[in-house]
Amino acid sequence: MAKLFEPLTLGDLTLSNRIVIAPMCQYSAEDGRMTDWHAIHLGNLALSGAGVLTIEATAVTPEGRISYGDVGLWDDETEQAMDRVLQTVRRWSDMPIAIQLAHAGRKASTAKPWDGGAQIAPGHANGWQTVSASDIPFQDDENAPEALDVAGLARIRDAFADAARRSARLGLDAIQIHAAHGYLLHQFLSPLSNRRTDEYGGSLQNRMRFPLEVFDAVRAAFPAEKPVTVRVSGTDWVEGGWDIEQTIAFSKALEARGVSAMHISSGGLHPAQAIPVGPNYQVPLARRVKEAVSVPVVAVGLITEPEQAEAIVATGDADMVAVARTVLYDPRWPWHVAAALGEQVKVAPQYLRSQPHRYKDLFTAG
Ligand SMILES: Cc1cc2nc3c(=O)[nH]c(=O)nc-3n(C[C@H](O)[C@H](O)[C@H](O)COP(=O)(O)O)c2cc1C
Repeated sequence: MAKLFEPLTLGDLTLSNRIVIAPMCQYSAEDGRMTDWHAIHLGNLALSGAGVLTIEATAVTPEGRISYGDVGLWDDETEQAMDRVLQTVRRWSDMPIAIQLAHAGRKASTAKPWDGGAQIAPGHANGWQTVSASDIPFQDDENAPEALDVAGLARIRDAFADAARRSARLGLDAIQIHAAHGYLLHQFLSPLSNRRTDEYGGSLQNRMRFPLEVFDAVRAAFPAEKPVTVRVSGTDWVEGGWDIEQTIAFSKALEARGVSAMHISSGGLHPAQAIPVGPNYQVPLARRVKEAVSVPVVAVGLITEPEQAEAIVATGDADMVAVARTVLYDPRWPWHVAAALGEQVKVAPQYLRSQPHRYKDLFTAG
């Protein structure tokens, strides 16, 4: 049996295979509320045969959105909008659904990517004042974020916990905390963006403090049997920045606090990053974390081929693989992987007749 298709259990959640659909912002919400686009998009991916589907970066406060089109989960309206989408998707698919809870910090208040993605300064339409660990902008010419004071930290920590409670009420199967890609929690972790002189800056211990507090708050607010995972950048790819050794220390601290799995991505914190992009470019980072912790580890980044995905889990580089562009381009990618590896995927009965003759036992009915 292919290792990729061995079930994996996290808390009370069992994934039927180790293919994870990574979170992907759609920039198609209205005032934080999911729209019909999300029902189409998530519904499509929920028919893919993957082990779990992760909802895009979901802001815990309005100013924590990357753009004004981001999904949020900060009040009853945003919760109800997500509930409507989830009801539609769940009526036709029982794929487990996780949510990524996020705050963009200094990388908030931008145009949508297809409108150029530039920062929108406060005072302009769809723009607002950003916040961060320190008052250092991402790009030199951008409006600087306000450094959060202790009351601001408490407000955001509580917002993460509140969103976790709403996620539980929505019946979501898992939470992933977004501490990667240069967003707020990563801004606390990296010495390039965190120049604080209080107990939240300076030493590694201090830089990890706020992200760990957020983890504890989310963990306490979400049912104990349901997984809470963390996505982290394994390195900034910048000299003097966050690196794999610090990532390992952070992963160990999270493991001691009960994290269910670590998801290892990279970059996003600094414009000077030099990323050696290519197949498996982040897999060695995942392997380093896997060697250091005993919780499951997810690898991600340009994983596009069935044998490549199988090799990552079979050789012990990681326990799961996550895909984003791969599955946007080919939403039946897990079917094709199963076919290539001689395995099976669960399929909606409406699609059973699509099975090609050469793959006699590809499908199990959903
Ligand atoms: C359209 C799009 C939206 C994304 N949105 C998010 C997001 O909301 N949260 C996140 O952590 N990563 C996000 N990412 C990054 C992906 O989750 C993934 O880590 C990255 O694309 C590398 O995997 P891939 O090579 O399979 O695309 C996004 C990527 C794409 C292409």
